[in-house]
Amino acid sequence: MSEKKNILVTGGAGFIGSHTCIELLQAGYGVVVVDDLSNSSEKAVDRVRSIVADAAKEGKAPADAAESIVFYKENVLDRAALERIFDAHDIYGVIHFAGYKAVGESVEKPLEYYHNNLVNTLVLCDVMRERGCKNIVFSSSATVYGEPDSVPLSESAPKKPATNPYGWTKWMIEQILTDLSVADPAWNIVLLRYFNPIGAHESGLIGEDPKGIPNNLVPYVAQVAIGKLPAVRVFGNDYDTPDGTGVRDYIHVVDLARGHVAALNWMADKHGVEVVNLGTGKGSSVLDVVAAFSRACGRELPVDIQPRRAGDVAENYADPRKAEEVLGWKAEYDLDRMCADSWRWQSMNPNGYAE
Ligand SMILES: NC(=O)c1ccc[n+]([C@@H]2O[C@H](COP(=O)([O-])OP(=O)(O)OC[C@H]3O[C@@H](n4cnc5c(N)ncnc54)[C@H](O)[C@@H]3O)[C@@H](O)[C@H]2O)c1
Ligand SMILES: O=c1ccn([C@@H]2O[C@H](COP(=O)(O)OP(=O)(O)O[C@H]3O[C@H](CO)[C@H](O)[C@H](O)[C@H]3O)[C@@H](O)[C@H]2O)c(=O)[nH]1
Repeated sequence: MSEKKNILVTGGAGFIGSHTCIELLQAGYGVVVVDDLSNSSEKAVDRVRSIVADAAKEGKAPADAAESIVFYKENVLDRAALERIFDAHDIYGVIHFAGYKAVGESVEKPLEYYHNNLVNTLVLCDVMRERGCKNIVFSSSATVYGEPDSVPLSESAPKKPATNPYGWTKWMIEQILTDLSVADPAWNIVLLRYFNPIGAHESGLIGEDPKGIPNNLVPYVAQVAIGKLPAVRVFGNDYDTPDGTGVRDYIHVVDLARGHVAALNWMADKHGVEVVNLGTGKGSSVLDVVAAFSRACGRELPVDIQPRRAGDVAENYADPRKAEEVLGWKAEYDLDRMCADSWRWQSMNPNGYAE
């Protein structure tokens, strides 16, 4: 893998990370995954290898793609481990997914969230600086926009105070990386603000594997569809939206993954810091999602209308034009395709990566 550009993917065994590894390998990058498996399984990396091996047989990936990914079970907080990895590989750039991501849990465990998400970013950037690697793509979130004054949300919309420690970590890391680029313009930084990633790889081999009862809508709906949960809890049907339920910009995880490849490609001849939304620009309600998933799994899924969930906004969707203008990237898949792929993953792996 020496002549390839190698990308260090922190959190590469996770939901978005594993899908991004596939797109990187198919695009001809070498991939070095660092993940402590605190919220994932090494099986995801094994399956990435087999997916790209199949893609290579079909001429859709370089012949050596499956051999171009290495995995380290390490914590990004462990500076010595990162240094060993930088010693072993010539790293062109980093995609930094590693972090804790559960909004509710972050309220219960603020110290753990601030420590893991902030300190791991500081350690990572310091090692990158030491080794002269100054290309980084960071997983931020539309959560930094808070309660929107208007939709669609463009990158120029103001950042609002976060409502939970998880959101603050995204807010603060964006600021830290922006400060870094001011101090040293040699850094190339893309802050990707994801809207709501769902779906799974079309092979059905990798997908989202939440521990316990899912917090997010689509994993919850998927477990209703597979019969593990009785009905979809709909958090509020009295919002000021077309059907009264919350509206979000759901984006296929494969589209999202391709956005990361586009961000890395951008770095080849540009410098500085860019903030870019990754969304489709289309809002869908909770009931739209339930209807699309019902079509995907072939039965009407029951719903249970409940009170609003604290902290939720009525409506949130992206203005995705900057991604197209700056990165040349645009989402392709619609909600039906997202739900069909989520359902394939869920039905082929009822217990996720567990046996
Ligand atoms: N999924 C979403 O809805 C969403 C939305 C916006 C932003 N994000 C961000 O995108 C990134 C990836 O999200 P995801 O949905 O794939 O989550 P995920 O939990 O599936 O992936 C994160 C991965 O990081 C690993 N990890 C955590 N802390 C680590 C550490 N200190 N060292 C090494 N590995 C560590 C976990 O084991 C996991 O595999 C996260 O930063 C998340 O906050 C996700
Ligand atoms: O069981 C559920 C779960 C969710 N919802 C509703 O479904 C919509 C989507 O909720 P999710 O929990 O799936 O996603 P959020 O939009 O709340 O949050 C996600 O997107 C945010 C950015 O907008 C942050 O990045 C956050 O980390 C990430 O989980 C909301 O209207 C919510 O009220 C339900 O009705 N029932």
